[in-house]
Amino acid sequence: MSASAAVSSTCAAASSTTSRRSSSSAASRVQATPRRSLPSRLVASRTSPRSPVVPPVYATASPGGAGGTTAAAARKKLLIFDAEEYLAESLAKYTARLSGEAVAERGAFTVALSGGSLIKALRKLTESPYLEAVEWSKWHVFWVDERVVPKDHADSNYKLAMDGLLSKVPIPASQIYAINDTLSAEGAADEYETCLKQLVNDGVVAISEVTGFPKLDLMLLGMGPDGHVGSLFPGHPIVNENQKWVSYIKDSPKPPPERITFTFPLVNSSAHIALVVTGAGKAGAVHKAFSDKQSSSDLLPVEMVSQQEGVLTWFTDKPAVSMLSSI
Ligand SMILES: O=C1O[C@H](COP(=O)(O)O)[C@@H](O)[C@H](O)[C@H]1O
Repeated sequence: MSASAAVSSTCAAASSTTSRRSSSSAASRVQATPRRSLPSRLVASRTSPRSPVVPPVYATASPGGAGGTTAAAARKKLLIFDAEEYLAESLAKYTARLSGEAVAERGAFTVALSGGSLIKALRKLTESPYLEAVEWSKWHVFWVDERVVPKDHADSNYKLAMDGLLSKVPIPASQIYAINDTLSAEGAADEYETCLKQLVNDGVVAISEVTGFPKLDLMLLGMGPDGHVGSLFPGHPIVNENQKWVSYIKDSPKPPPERITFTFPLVNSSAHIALVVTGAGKAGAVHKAFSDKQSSSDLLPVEMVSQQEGVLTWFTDKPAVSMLSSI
């Protein structure tokens, strides 16, 4: 299946489809600081699922520093892999497991993709055994954020995902919800939120009883070197949006400037969030995310990823955690 062969829905098309069914890099703002010790409750290992020496890395972590002995902390995990290859294998297994659980429970799997390095990290899903075993026909795919450019533009997160993942797996095109690239940023964000509302009405997307926002089964996040997630950038007022499900910016510090993005209330209502962070360029932001907080006023966006229910799992490699000294 080629990318061009797959015709995906815009949000507008998604609404009619569901009716039918009726049934770089911004300059880092994180200063390089000396390696620091992790809180003692963080249990870490340096190995990988394929390590001949020791079992997989499973660390119980509390991003955000102090106060991590609560139930909330128990729902946050840090996985550290010796190599990105092992991370990719584990991420595929994790995603396939969550897909299977959601399909068994609700008959559908709702998943949101970010752009950037995440897509390459998902590559193992296009290979055996996942290619055959995953119930792709039950997937409903959204974008955490998207650049307001044509879908065939080099900056398009849709194009990135289509080329690297979606064109290689048999997800019905009508269940791939691209933004409407003919609209302004504001119009595209509004339409995407309308699309989500339609899918909530149709019973495809669940609603969190805790927050009242949509509860996707899996939110797949990357993180920029400046600690941004989706298109939620440090210091931008959009990080404080607490009403809208989907919003937009026209002044992104990382090009291209116009983007739409899920807001924090929506991100944080997900049943599962995977934060996929690799490379030494992210070490400063990871260091800050795992440091003790003096106040909540200077939080990086990545530090604002926090569910009231649900599980947050960090998938990292050794360079990304290289400033955490106790691992
Ligand atoms: O601009 C973006 O950047 C982030 C991070 O990208 P990465 O290549 O550093 O992993 C990405 O998660 C987001 O979706 C994208 O629009």
